[in-house]
Amino acid sequence: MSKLEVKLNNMLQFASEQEVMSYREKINLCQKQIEEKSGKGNDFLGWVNLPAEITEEQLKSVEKVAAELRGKSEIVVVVGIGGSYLGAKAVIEALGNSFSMLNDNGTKVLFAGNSICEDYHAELLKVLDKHSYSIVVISKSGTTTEPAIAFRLLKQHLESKVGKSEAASRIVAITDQSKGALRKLADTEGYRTFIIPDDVGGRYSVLTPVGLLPIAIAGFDIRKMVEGARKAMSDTAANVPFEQNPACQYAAARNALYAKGKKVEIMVNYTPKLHYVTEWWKQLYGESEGKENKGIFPAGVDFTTDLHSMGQYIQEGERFIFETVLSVSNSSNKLTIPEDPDNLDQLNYIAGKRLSEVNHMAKLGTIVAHNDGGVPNIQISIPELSEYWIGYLLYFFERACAISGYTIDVNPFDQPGVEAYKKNMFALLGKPGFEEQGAELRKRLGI
Ligand SMILES: O=P(O)(O)OC[C@H]1O[C@](O)(CO)[C@@H](O)[C@@H]1O
Repeated sequence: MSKLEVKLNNMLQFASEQEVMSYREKINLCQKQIEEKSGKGNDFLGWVNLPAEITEEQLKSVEKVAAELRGKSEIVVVVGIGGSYLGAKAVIEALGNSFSMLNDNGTKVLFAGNSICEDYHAELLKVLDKHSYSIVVISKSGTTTEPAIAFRLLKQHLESKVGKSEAASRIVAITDQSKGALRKLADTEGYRTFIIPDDVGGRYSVLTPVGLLPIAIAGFDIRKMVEGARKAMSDTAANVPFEQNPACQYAAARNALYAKGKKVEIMVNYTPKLHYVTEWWKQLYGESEGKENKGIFPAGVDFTTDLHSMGQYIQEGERFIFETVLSVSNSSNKLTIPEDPDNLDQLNYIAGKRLSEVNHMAKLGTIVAHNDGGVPNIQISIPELSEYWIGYLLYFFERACAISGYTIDVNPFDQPGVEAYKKNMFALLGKPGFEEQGAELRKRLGI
């Protein structure tokens, strides 16, 4: 069927249909708050109508810059962390060939500034010594330490390689319209810029240039992605009844399970291509809901790979988990299992079957096994891995996340808790103004 489906039949033995339905009134109210911009964090609802509001002019300018960078770069390094990284990474991994790194044609998109790992960045600079490259630096605040460090390294490397003026033409900054260190730097250096709207938070920004530019550079059709997101926008809008609204159904189901003590949601995929969609989803739901000592903990596994590592725990460990199985109905390629005359591996009983069929049976078998082990399963499926369906899926998750956050009465659009580690890191590194905290922390750490 050509639609995103949310199936609840393998969770209803843990939270009944009535229990899911009991969220209808509350969720309808949450939907109204999103639509009318009357709930908590209502100044961060720019993502809601974003798919419909993206203009032809905006798409064209993203495509133009993408084509230009592709034209002159073997590599484009995308610098960013969290919401300024994960959306693009998720889409590029989901849609790309698994072995594109070995393919000689086309510009490669590499990421930096999503860690402070010395080896990673040193190794990257060595690679960049040998290749032509450009940089897309993304930071909404413009002050995040990890991308700022990476960008300082890359800027110096590129300037010493091609000269300051050519470097400036190879650097694109995506940041706030007027505030922050990156905006100041971009204006001073004359970089081309794209704007992250004030009312769109990092984790909801994949359909702004934050996601669209790197995705276009990687060679994917951002128009189809936006088209998919537009359809998701109308399918999940407040005027679509609760029973037919996939975002409402998902939000209600996970909250019904949460109320039953299922405090950890494990996002399950059956293709490694979706690994980073899970990482993107983890940030979206973790930063949106995890506050005021509330919220489902979002975790992720890649099956069947992790059935051989995490499968034991999921089957028989503490019963505070539920799974959301995200699957893709149709593979893009066809591969059947060959017949073997010796049959020493005893696989001839599945000879002639497609790998996707075996994977599907692994999925169904696992759902039932985990149900028997006390783990509820929500199922979400999309027809195929394409720009359209990824755009649809990402918007669907955003909408369901906002609904879900409002359902537990938190502000799904802020992330005050992230500051705590940053302050301690600054204090330990001796940032001016943090001297007192630094001394206290060193005492607590015994250093
Ligand atoms: O785009 P920025 O401002 O660099 O922020 C990156 C990420 O850091 C956070 O602000 C958390 O520190 C995330 O919410 C955000 O996605």
